[in-house]
Amino acid sequence: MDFKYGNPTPEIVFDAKNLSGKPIEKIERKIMDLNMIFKDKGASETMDQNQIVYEVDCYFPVENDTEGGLFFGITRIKPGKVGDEYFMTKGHFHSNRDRGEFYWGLEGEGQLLLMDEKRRARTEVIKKGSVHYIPGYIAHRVVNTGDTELSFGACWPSDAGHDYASIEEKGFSIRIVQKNGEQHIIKE
Ligand SMILES: O=P(O)(O)OC[C@H]1O[C@H](O)[C@H](O)[C@@H](O)[C@@H]1O
Ligand SMILES: [Fe+2]
Repeated sequence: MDFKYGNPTPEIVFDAKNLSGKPIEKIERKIMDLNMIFKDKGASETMDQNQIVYEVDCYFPVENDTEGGLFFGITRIKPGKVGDEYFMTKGHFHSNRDRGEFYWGLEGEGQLLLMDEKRRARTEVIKKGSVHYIPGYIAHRVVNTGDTELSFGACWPSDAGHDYASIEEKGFSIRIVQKNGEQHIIKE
């Protein structure tokens, strides 16, 4: 039996914000990477293109696309807005559509947007202690509606893959914006 992946976890530590240790890969998403997802393109173009919107610490214990494997991550979304729309993740369907995922809230507060392939959407409040099962065939995006950093954990199958293209083309059918200091859901 191959125990290659049997015991690496003691090298890894996580808290409410970070995943650290030798095998952790860090991903940064800046305004320049996200211009296409926000409604107000004019507003995003005038912002500092190097401003970080969110960071992901990932633990990939097996190769991408391994059947039966799992990946683990912590995402931190900064507080902020592009125009009146809150900072959010790119959002994606899984390339292998039937693959599910868990998200759980660690710190801060926001909304998890969920949308099926018929573009029917709903939201769940994500905050410290919340647990979210995202079934297969459901696109998912997290929006930081608070004025502090929002962090959440995630665990997903290593053969799920990310389909960003569908979201870049058509977006989600709902957006979360701030109006008169309050969050509002708007339909596209
Ligand atoms: O991939 P995004 O839509 O930008 O979301 C950011 C990240 O959030 C979670 O950690 C997911 O499980 C990751 O797979 C994803 O990469
Ligand atoms: Fe996912």
